[in-house]
Amino acid sequence: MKAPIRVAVTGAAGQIGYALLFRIASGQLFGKDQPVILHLVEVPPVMGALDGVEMELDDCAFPTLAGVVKADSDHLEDGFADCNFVLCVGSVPRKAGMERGDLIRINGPIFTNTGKAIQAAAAKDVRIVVVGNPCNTNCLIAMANAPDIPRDRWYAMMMLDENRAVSQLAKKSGMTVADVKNMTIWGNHSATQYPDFYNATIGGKPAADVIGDESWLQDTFIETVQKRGAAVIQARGASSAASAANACIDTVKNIITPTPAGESFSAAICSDGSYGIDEGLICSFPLTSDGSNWSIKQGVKQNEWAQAKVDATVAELKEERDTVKDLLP
Ligand SMILES: NC(=O)C1=CN([C@@H]2O[C@H](COP(=O)(O)OP(=O)(O)OC[C@H]3O[C@@H](n4cnc5c(N)ncnc54)[C@H](O)[C@@H]3O)[C@@H](O)[C@H]2O)C=CC1
Ligand SMILES: O=C([O-])CC(=O)C(=O)O
Repeated sequence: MKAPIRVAVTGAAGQIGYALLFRIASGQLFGKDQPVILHLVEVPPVMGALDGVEMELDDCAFPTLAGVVKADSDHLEDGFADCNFVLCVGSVPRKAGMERGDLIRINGPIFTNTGKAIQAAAAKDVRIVVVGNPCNTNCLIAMANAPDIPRDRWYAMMMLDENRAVSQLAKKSGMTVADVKNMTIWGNHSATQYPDFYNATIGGKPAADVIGDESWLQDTFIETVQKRGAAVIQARGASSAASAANACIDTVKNIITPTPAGESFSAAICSDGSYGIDEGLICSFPLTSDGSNWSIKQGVKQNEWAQAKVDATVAELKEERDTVKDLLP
């Protein structure tokens, strides 16, 4: 029997939490032979609802669920104790008419204590995925407040953007989602993100050749992906939850699974200065994993039009960093 993996989920009784926990507990993330102990973290007024979530987890009788720990956000160290993964979902979602960056002064402060508590209590091999928005800058805040944790353990989620882009390309080309590869999102999880269709392939051929409509790619495709979160909020009256939970599962799977040769996945990690992007920014790149550590895929070329898109999203990340400089020790 394998030793259990401990996974903390903050905001565990929220929309995304509810869509995420049951998939992790059922073995869909780490496998059917890997026991998991879930650490559920919520704000004090929501602990009653969290009891209900725990009851439902019990009622699923998942063989892979080896335990549940609950903690409130006044006792974060209990919540993160010995955790191998911390999935930071807990935060306020935006409403219609807002940009994700508008949440920065509401949600940013949550991540100072989160970083400190992860450093104090989590397992030595901890890896952290930040989902709560604006996720890149929240990740930066948590990382800066946990200086003893190696910087390559921090991720902000970009996989929902990548999945959205893959799906749009598959639909437009009449091919399957499995045919679309290397659909990198560069930069910020915001309306400035750059979905890099020029370097994506469909059925092994350049996506732009297969689609054969560059103006659709440059305008409609990019805007659809950049504004998809807002479109879901408009339609559903609440932000993406099941697809966000799915993207969180995909992110962790991409981190712990060696990336197939020639492929890559998108996540925002602490820039090492690759592609001239400021060292220390939490920026999305094309990544590969060896099953435990990531590398930034090198040698990806951008034309002048695409480079301007990358520059714009990186500029926004720098502005966000400046906005929260009081939260960065
Ligand atoms: N990176 C991405 O691709 C995506 C990010 N998001 C973001 O994820 C976040 C969560 O979204 P939802 O689950 O829909 O929101 P929700 O409001 O349904 O759930 C959030 C939960 O977090 C809890 N919470 C708030 N502050 C907390 C704290 N300090 N510690 C622990 N828990 C806390 C709340 O009590 C609530 O139960 C939002 O910021 C949203 O914008 C959503 C979709 C995609
Ligand atoms: O758009 C939002 O506010 C929620 C989110 O991050 C997404 O759906 O990508």
